[in-house]
Amino acid sequence: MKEFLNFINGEYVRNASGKTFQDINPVNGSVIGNIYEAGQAEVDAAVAAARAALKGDWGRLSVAERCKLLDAVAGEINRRFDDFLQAEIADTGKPHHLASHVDIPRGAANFQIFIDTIKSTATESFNMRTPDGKTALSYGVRVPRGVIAVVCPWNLPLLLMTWKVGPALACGNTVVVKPSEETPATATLLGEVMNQVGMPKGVYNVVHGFGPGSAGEFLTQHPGVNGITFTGETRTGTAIMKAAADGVRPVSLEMGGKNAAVVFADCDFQVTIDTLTRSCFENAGQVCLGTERVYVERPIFEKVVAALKERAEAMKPGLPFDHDTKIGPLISKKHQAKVLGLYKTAKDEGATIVTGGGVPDMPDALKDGSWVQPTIWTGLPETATVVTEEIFGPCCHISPFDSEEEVLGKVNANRYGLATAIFTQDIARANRLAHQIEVGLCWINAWFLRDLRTPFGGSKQSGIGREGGVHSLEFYTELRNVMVKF
Ligand SMILES: NC(=O)c1ccc[n+]([C@@H]2O[C@H](COP(=O)([O-])OP(=O)(O)OC[C@H]3O[C@@H](n4cnc5c(N)ncnc54)[C@H](O)[C@@H]3O)[C@@H](O)[C@H]2O)c1
Ligand SMILES: N/C(=C\C=C\C=O)C(=O)O
Repeated sequence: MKEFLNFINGEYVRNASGKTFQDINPVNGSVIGNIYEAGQAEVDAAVAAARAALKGDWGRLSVAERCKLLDAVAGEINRRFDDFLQAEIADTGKPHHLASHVDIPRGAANFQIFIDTIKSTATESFNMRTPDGKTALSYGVRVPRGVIAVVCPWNLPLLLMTWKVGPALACGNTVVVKPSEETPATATLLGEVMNQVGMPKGVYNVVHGFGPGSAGEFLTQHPGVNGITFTGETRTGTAIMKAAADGVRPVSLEMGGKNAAVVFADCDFQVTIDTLTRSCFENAGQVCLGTERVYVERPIFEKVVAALKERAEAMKPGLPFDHDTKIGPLISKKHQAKVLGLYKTAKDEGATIVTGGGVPDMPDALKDGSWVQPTIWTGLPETATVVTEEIFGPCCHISPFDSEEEVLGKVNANRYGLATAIFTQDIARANRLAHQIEVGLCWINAWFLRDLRTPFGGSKQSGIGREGGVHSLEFYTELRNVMVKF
């Protein structure tokens, strides 16, 4: 039976309490291994190790020396690509094609982009004449924020953890990572990489556990933490923001979404259907940027519904390494129950079920997995539960619209503001809409196409802050102003 230990000060440690919890394979409900839950003592030790590293060898490295180590981390992730692939797929059940083309390659890329960024980002300086006729030169200095708590979700475990650890370390901070309780494997494995490349002890630490009354809460409430970067549900982000208030620690929050797609009659139909199939069903709908509301200009409404129905019904569920598997399970029985509950709510609220709405018929060996059918609804009002609340499953509601004003009002009438995808060949109209839609990210004729230099983050209840390229420096460094008179 596998064991997932905490990683503190360069060593794998269990815990003082002996408490463990199970890591479950969502494909068939089997037990992968036991995870050692970090208590207050382990979290204290991890924060202390991170603090000591800041004041030790790591804190004395130049930017170039730091980047050389981080480049070695990226290289070692790529060298151990299959180990990370196996670990991620065991924890999540996601199809091999997805993990090998999205999750794991971003593990290395998320270090590379911030090596490039930190090496090439200047700070400003100003020159002024002083009242007594002398000169004063002011210049900015970026210094590390300190010990950063990194609290991660389960949907893209390595990608989303390194999206935070990469810039944090590139900027000279140290980190204590709290992976999701559902997906401990890749964050734990990264500890081996850190030791392999000679990363100073205490720079990278991992504590396992849950939220309230467990490692997540102990970490975000810890007075030795200088900043908290969180990715997860909005209600969790709210709790973390309250915890951060004590000690006035800054937060970077990447949270929930109820993302819309807007499809105009003049769109490239094939591109639109190909892209919507990904945005609605990829990763079994467990992508924060995923589409759960599709608005279609009336002339092609029926055509889009029929085409997406066909695609949904062609998404074959199965084992991650089976070549013809197109969709995996949800992350857990708990999440499966939540999504199936919302499937039932949609039905109770009068939805037309175009396809899905339940559990697929799986072979006996997979019956204990957390499977749900890709599902499409029509016919619900904008006030319906599945049209307003995040589901985080492979499902969407499709409805027609007749004007730009109408669809803009519907898209913006949601408490979330993360991402939108617009499909039209009228690029002027697309840009006009993109400037009015209250989200952090808007794709035109594309989805989840990422340039890591660009600002990433949510508006309204989808997040606080922007990360990516130079934007990450705003959170992971403090900008100090120095003025010298001469
Ligand atoms: N905006 C984005 O970039 C983005 C990316 C991925 C996922 N998400 C969102 O994440 C959610 C799914 O992920 P999830 O179910 O893991 O989210 P979650 O909020 O349940 O958990 C996220 C992490 O927070 C920890 N946590 C929970 N309560 C805590 C507390 N009180 N204090 C400290 N830590 C706590 C959990 O243990 C986990 O590690 C969805 O809402 C999705 O939209 C957003
Ligand atoms: N943060 C990113 C993706 C988030 C996906 C949400 O599930 C990224 O691509 O950097």
